[in-house]
Amino acid sequence: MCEGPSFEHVQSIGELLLGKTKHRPTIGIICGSGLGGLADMVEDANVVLYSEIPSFPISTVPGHMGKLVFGTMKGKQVVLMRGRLHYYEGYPMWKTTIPVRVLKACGISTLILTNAAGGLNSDYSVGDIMIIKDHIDLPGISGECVLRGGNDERFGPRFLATVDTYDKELATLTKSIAGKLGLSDIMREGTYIMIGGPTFETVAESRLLRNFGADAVGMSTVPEAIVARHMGMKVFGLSLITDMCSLQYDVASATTHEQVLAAGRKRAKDLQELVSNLVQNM
Ligand SMILES: Nc1nc2ncn(CCNC(CO)CO)c2c(=O)[nH]1
Repeated sequence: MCEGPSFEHVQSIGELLLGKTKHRPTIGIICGSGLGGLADMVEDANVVLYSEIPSFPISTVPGHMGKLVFGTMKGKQVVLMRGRLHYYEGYPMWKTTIPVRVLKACGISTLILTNAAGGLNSDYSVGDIMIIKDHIDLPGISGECVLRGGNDERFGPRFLATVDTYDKELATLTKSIAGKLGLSDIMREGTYIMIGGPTFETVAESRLLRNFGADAVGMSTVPEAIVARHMGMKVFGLSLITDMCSLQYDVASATTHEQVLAAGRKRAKDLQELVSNLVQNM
């Protein structure tokens, strides 16, 4: 059998984690770069470090702590991932999504994905929040699909339909909540494209990605969304636009990770309000 996730191993990690907390989460939330403050909204928290979990990959990126936070958020049982795994860290694509499979084994049925992303759509501004309506899995369509390799039908089907990956009802609910929070002016809805990273895009690459129809670009999220759908979960995603990609040579500016984290800190409170109210109303 080709390398890939072991159903028995994932189930055993899930059982181990549930033995470390009294909580039984139904909603999982993955915190993007600099967006870990969401975990501060978890009440009655039980924290499990990735280093405490056998064979769990370790996040190596600044702004991505490696811990799971079980608890309640606005009365709902949740588990947050502070620190996601990225393909650019050198993990096989399937391994970057082991945490998603483990959260399913812990009982979640809905996965909320947050990320920091670069704006490709010139109507966007830094600080906007984009509801992910669809994605373009650039690594996936060029041969590095997260479901490549052996498939265990106990996880999900060999050939997955991804036409309906992102939940429309949660998108509608989020727009309504954003209106009540006075955030409508910064809300967008568009297509997220994943690049492998870790380099930020060239001008020519940004132009190519925009011409593909993408509104925002990042280096994560898509494999997690696919794996969550593979296991029959509901999926919803939000991108915080942390910088605008350079589409013209004369105004090109070099994006930095520090800039990404700083933009995350500036919008963190609004994103926390939005996500926690979404959880409350789900
Ligand atoms: N132009 C641009 N802006 C971005 N802001 C966040 N990301 C997602 C990648 N985040 C990395 C580096 O910050 C950390 O995972 C990107 C990106 O890929 N491109």
